[in-house]
Amino acid sequence: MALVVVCGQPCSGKSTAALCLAEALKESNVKQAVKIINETSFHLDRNQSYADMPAEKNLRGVLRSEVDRSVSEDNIVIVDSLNSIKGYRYELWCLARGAGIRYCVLYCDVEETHCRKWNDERRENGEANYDDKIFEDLVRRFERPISRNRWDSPLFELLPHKDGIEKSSTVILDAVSYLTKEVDSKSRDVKILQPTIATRSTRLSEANSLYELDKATHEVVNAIVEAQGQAMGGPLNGVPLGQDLPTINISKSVGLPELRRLRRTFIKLTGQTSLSGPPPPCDAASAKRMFVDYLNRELGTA
Ligand SMILES: Nc1ncnc2c1ncn2[C@@H]1O[C@H](COP(=O)(O)OP(=O)(O)OP(=O)(O)O)[C@@H](O)[C@H]1O
Repeated sequence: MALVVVCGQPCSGKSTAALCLAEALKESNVKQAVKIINETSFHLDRNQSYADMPAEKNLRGVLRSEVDRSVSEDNIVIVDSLNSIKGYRYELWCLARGAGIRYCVLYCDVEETHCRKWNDERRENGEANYDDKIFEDLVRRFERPISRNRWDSPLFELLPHKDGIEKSSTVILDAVSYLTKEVDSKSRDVKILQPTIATRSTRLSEANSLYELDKATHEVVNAIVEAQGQAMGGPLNGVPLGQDLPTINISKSVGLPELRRLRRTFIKLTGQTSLSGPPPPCDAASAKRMFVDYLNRELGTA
């Protein structure tokens, strides 16, 4: 019925906010079950989960799979994690769209100095905290949500340092209202991410879009294979794909089977609504841009 992505800097009050929202939803007598998905659901230690890129990617993959399994008409899923990378939030948005449910982002907007202080206090209180090096790295790489992005919208912003986190706060109550409101097709104030299948022409454009996606991702894979051949197995730094497109940055040599697997996953994530919903707005350039961002994230150093 809904997917809520909680995001924010490390130690910014995300879990507290997720719990507050869950409680407020239950108190609103929502019919659906509320489920929180986070690292602790999988008994994952935060320092191990963010120790290096492979561990972090693994964590994101575990959480994404659990979201994929959990989203349905019958529940409200809250993903309580850093969710700090915009491309990853886009992937979660795609899962919500694939399931045909509503979606929103709950952002804990806290200055990093306060997060650092709260993290230090955890240590002083003998609680598990982020190691300093990991904390600073996560702070540096945080990509703040922007409400004009589809995958960051609607955006509910909490200011935990200024206002605290209360289940009766306006922001939490606004989120509850958005998540539980009956859909009014006229006012369109609640967005359900799956319009009905309408016309033949829509289906035709879906097919075109899938074709573009397939072709564009294929071209990117070919460009990587060619560049890797020239780099003799070394890392790829700044391989250009064309004007206004991001460059390819891959830290190690990757075989064709792995590239094909990533391509399939990407197409599934972006194109999975093709049979039941609208196509992603994919011209060739945006398909390439999204795929390169995805690959740089999965295979790169950043
Ligand atoms: N408004 C606040 N004022 C003071 N301390 C706070 C506030 N909100 C949260 N904290 C403290 O910050 C710490 C982190 O809270 P919480 O676990 O909710 O954050 P988090 O963002 O989920 O952390 P993590 O990144 O580890 O998942 C807790 O120790 C809590 O006491």
